[in-house]
Amino acid sequence: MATAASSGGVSDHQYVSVKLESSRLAALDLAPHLFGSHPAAGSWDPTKALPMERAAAAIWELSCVLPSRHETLDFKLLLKPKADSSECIVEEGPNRPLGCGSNQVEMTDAVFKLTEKDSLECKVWVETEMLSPFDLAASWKAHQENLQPSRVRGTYDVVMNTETEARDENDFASGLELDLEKYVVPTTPNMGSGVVYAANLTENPRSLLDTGISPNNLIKGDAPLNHYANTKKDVDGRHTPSQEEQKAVFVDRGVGSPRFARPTNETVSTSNIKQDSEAKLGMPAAEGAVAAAAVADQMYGPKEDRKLVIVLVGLPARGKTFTAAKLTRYLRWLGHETKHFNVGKYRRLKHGTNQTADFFRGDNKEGVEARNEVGAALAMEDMLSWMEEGGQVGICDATNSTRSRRNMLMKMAEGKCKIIFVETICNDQDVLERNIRLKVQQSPDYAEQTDFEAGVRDFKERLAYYEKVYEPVDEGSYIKMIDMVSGNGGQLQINNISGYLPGRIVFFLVNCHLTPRPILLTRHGESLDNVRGRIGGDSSLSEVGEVYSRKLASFVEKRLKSERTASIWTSTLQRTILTAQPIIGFPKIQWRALDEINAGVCDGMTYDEVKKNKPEEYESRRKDKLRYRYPRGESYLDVIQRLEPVIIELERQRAPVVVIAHQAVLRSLYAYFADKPLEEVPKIEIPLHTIIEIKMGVTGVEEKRYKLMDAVNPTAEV
Ligand SMILES: Nc1ncnc2c1ncn2[C@@H]1O[C@H](COP(=O)(O)OP(=O)(O)O)[C@@H](O)[C@H]1O
Ligand SMILES: O=P(O)(O)OC[C@H]1O[C@@](CO)(OP(=O)(O)O)[C@@H](O)[C@@H]1O
Repeated sequence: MATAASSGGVSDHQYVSVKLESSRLAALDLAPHLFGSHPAAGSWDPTKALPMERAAAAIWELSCVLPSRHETLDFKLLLKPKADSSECIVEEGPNRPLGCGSNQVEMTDAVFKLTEKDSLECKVWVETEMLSPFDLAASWKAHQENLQPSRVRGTYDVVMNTETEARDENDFASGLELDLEKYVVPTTPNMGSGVVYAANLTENPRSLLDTGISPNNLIKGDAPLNHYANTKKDVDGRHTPSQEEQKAVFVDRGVGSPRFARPTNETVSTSNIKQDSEAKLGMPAAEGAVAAAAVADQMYGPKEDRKLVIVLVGLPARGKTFTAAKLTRYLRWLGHETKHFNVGKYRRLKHGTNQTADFFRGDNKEGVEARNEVGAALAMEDMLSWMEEGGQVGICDATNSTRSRRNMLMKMAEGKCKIIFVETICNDQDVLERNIRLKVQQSPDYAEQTDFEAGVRDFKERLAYYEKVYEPVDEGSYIKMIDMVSGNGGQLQINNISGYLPGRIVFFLVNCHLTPRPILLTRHGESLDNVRGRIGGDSSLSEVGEVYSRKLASFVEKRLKSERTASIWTSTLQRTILTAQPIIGFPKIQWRALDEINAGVCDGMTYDEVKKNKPEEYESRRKDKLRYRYPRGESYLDVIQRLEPVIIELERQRAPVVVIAHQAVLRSLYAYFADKPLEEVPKIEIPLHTIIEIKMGVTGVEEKRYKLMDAVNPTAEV
């Protein structure tokens, strides 16, 4: 926690916060108090002891501000039975002295003798901080805004409870069975427990399909992942999104859009753009800060090229398709219309799936011509015509490993769009061996090869042919990803990169790696506002919600027991902090960006009240929940914008992360991992008391869901 700078001046004050933590106390029906030498603390009279306030399920707090030059003050904690406050149990040990004039946090235990045989140990933090009058004023303002005394000061941004506390007998009911598989429930249809090979989800070659070539070939070629693995990992029923379904919503971010009309003789303002674009052009307005760039572009012309082509470069099995798919998902989630064109898919459609290594020989003239035809002429042409129709970012996924091939692509793009080469280089032989085996397992090229090792040999032969003619990129604008597998020791080399979107792409790629780790997403336990049907707010947990928090702690303990480290992320709202509270042994980090969608003037209302008292708002939201922005609040698009740093950090982390957040926030995060079109985000089901495990690994993203208990969720969806 940031400490206030102390001037030591006469006008400084001393802020004191005493916190006591115990998971047993509530069940014992004892209320903690503080008494001490100062008359304000009862002059050692237990009947005048000051009650501590409950700040969270197992935390009590008392805070006050003292003049800096107070005399040394001694105090002790005591417990009073709620039923009969005349009796009390004073903590064992010496008095606690409270000096003045320093910033410090002290942690000691308090021991209360409940009976001869039973004593209760509680953790106690005493925090003192010197405050200037400005701090005090800011503190008071925050207090008034939040009406949460415990959050004025004294809540750490990062906290950690390290010791396992003896679980209350009553907690037994909230424990979990050892076998977590018992809690597994089915996942959503298009993100199951297996992974679809990324190339299969790329654009269907329209130039080939239009020319009458039978799509049967394609269907046959696009066999499911893992045809060598046993069939329990089948992808039957998994849905391959059509082009229409994959269409992302277009959000202008100042990279320019031909559909973004320049108003004539009008004062340019964000709201003008919003109305103009929405009413006349049928497209969403730019969001937040990004709108500023769009406005500037309208007035002065775009600073950078309107359209971007990312051309992948690299030998086979270097992670080109993987990287292209990941980048496509990220850009679409941010609202950029992006398409992934996989040249392998074109080749398979035009020349079949059974080409041997010979087809890829550098001195096989026919093979080279055939590959140039599908790679450059067809895939690139399809991409350029799509861009003319309004596409923003095209990704050309092929080896593009010779300078002549890249020159051809550059010529085709001249005057139409900007090209950036992304070259993937891997020098780690073990990684390469694994990649080769994965490719033979996944690629439709080997779907009919029944002898796995023969497939590996053929693929290695193909690779050797490519190596002979490979020319690393040293022309144009490029990003070289070198050994970016473990997130440790790899590097990115960039040349001639400028502009908003290329900058974002660099930042995204520099944070990506392949270390397998789970990300656990869950909503907070049922809150009091959930029970009342109120949206937003900052209420604490219902009893059912508290039970979930304990079950979740037990789940996390079991699920992550073999992990060396992990972290727990919450929002800054009580319901997530309280849900995380029983989890022990992992650092907890509060993110403001994880706070629930801001419902602005509707915060605290029920959906029925919004319908009755603000019918126009209700109707506008119903019509377009994705773009609708609550007056003085946020839209889903706003939420996605502010979650971008969270996504980047989740990509960057190498240890597991448990994210305890809210419905709208989790819909937005989940949409990124599950590659859901933005239009679907506000409808995604994120039930209470359910954990969505996202497994990030070498084959992509997989999902598993655990339902720990039932929940009534009156505030679900209207
Ligand atoms: N930057 C990278 N460097 C090395 N291997 C990677 C990288 N990114 C992903 N991979 C791994 O490479 C495997 C094969 O990737 P793929 O994209 O099919 O290769 P390519 O398209 O280059 O033939 C992926 O399953 C993934 O595990
Ligand atoms: O976008 P809708 O469907 O209204 O969902 C968001 C709403 O979900 C709620 C519950 O109704 O979130 P939360 O998970 O924080 O309880 C509201 O606070 C929030 O306004």
